[in-house]
Amino acid sequence: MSTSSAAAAAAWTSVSSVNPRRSSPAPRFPALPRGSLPGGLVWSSPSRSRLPPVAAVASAAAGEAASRKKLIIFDAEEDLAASLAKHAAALSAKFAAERGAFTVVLSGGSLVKALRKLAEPPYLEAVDWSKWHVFWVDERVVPKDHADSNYKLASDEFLSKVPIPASQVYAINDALSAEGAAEDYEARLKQLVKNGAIEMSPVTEFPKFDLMLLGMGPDGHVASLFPGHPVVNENHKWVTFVKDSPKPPPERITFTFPVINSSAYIVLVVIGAGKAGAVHKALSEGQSTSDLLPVEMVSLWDGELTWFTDKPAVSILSSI
Ligand SMILES: O=C(O)[C@H](O)[C@@H](O)[C@H](O)[C@H](O)COP(=O)(O)O
Repeated sequence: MSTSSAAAAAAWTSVSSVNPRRSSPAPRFPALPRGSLPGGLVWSSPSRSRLPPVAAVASAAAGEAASRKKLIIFDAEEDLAASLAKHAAALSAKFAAERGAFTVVLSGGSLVKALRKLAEPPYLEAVDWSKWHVFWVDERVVPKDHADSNYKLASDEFLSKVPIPASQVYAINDALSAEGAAEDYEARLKQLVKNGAIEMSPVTEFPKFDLMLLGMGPDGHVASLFPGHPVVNENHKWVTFVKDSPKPPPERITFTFPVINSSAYIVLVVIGAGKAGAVHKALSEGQSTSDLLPVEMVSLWDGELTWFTDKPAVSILSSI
């Protein structure tokens, strides 16, 4: 290790997993300098985290005063799923108490399986599921019972196991074209803003969802916002569509960045070595603003963004 990286490493406090079942050594990131993470992320101890059990935590105030970022690296997917359930349940209780509703936005992909512990004790009984309103940050334009449907995935893996009222699960209208489904979904969101189920951000004047659960593709896409696609720059619509997604199936609807970035809380679940390149780019300093990956455009105005990762996903960071 060079002198400068040794000095930088001293600024990072690695912490052991607080999961009593495990006694694995604390992860070490000896050459990950403090300044290499955007927003000056620094490691913090688990006692400062509201999200135990964790393997390691980094947190920081991001650019805007009220925006916060955290990076959590889990020893195992099992720990990640346990912490995700705890985090979602805590936010559910907070928002149910504060405003009598909890708006949760799902994506597709591996994230959905990571929600499984919410459908188990103690959360199954403890969570007030009647307050949940469930949306999709993106959906494939296929019938709801199609194998590619994000609704079907969430329904099979999670929603069918918890008592959320069916009227509060907002699937897309699968009888419409991609364009029609996006317009229809946006119109339904506007109605739900009017009746108070969804909040509006007073800062951005876009809807402010309580918790958005995102995945990231190996190319750095989030939702159905793919690198280089013009819809990443959409700044007027709430919901838009693509007909040429590089990840099949090609036709999708997706929330736009102004909506994503108005959220109160985002959890970005990024696991596996296949994501390491995009994680490295996203969490490295000195990015030009012209070639940002979509994941790098996730930047909350007034909220908390937490990366839930594992060691393979940060493997390039740890071997710099
Ligand atoms: O409908 C979709 O395709 C998803 O919403 C997409 O944005 C997904 O979240 C990422 O591709 C990550 O998926 P994995 O976690 O399965 O890699």
